[in-house]
Amino acid sequence: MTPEPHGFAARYRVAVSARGRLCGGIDPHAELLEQWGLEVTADGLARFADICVEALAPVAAVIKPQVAFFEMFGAAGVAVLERVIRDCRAAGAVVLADAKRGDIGSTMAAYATEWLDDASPLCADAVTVSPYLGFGSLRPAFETARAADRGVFVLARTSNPDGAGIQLADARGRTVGQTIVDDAADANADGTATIGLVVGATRKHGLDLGGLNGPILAPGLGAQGATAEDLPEVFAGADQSWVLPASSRAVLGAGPQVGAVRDAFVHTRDAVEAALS
Ligand SMILES: O=c1ccn([C@@H]2O[C@H](COP(=O)(O)O)[C@@H](O)[C@H]2O)c(=O)[nH]1
Repeated sequence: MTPEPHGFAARYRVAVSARGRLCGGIDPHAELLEQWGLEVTADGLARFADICVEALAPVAAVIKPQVAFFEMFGAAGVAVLERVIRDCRAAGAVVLADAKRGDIGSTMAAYATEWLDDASPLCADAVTVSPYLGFGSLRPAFETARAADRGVFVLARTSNPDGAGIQLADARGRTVGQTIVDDAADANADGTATIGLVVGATRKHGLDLGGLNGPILAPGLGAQGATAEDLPEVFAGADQSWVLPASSRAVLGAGPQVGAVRDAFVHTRDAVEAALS
C-alpha cells in the first residue's frame, strides 16, 4: 500500500494541487536583461529578479532560480539570489535552487547545509544535484533534506543532446540513467518523496519511471523545443501527477511587464494541465 504523502511529498502536493504543474524558471540571461532594457550588472539583475518574483511568486507552485546566472555577478548576485529565494518562499512557492551540486560525501554535506539548512541565507525547499560521483555520495543531502521535509532532485536524463553518451551507457544491463531512477525509487520507499529526478521533456528518455513515487522535474518546455502536447507521450510510463515541466526563457521572454510575464506563465501552465492526466 502506498503511504499517505508526508515530508516533502506533502508540501509539494499541496503547492502543486493549489497552483498547477509548471515550474517557473528564473534565468537572468544577459540577452534577457538587454531585451528588458536593463544593464547587465548586479543592479540590472536585481531589477530583473524583482519583476520575476512579483510576476511568478504568487502563482507558481515551484520556482527554479538558475543559480549560475546570479553567481556570475559575485557577492552582489548571490545577495540578489538570497532575496529571490526568501521572497518566493514567503509568497507560498516551493523554491528549487538549480545548483547541480555534487561532490564526495563530506563536501556534499556542506552543499546540503548551503541549500537546505534553515540557518543558511540560501536555504531553499529543494536543490538539484549531479550523481556523477555516485548516487551514494549524495546521501548527506538526502539526510539533510529528509530531516527538514525538503527535496533533492537528481539528474537522471537531462534535456540536452550531449547527455546521452553517459546517461544511456550500459551499467550491467541497465542504462546509467535507469540506475539513478532505481536508486531514487528505493530511497523514496518511505513515502516522503525526498528524492526527485530531472528528466528532460525534450525527448523519449527510455526510462522506467513507474516506481519513483517522487517528483520529476522536466525542463525543456519552450526554448528547447518541447511542447505541452509532447508531455503525455514523453511521460507515458510515469505517474503524471508527479511530472513537473519547467520553462524559463519562453515565459521570461514576454517581459518586462509583470502582467505579461505572469500571463505567459499562466498560459503555459494551463496548457500543461490540459495536456497531462
Ligand atoms: O536537463 C536539464 C537540467 C536543467 N536544465 C535547466 O533548466 C533551465 C531551462 O531553461 P529554458 O530557458 O526553459 O530552456 C535552465 O536553467 C537549465 O540550466 C535544463 O535545461 N535541462
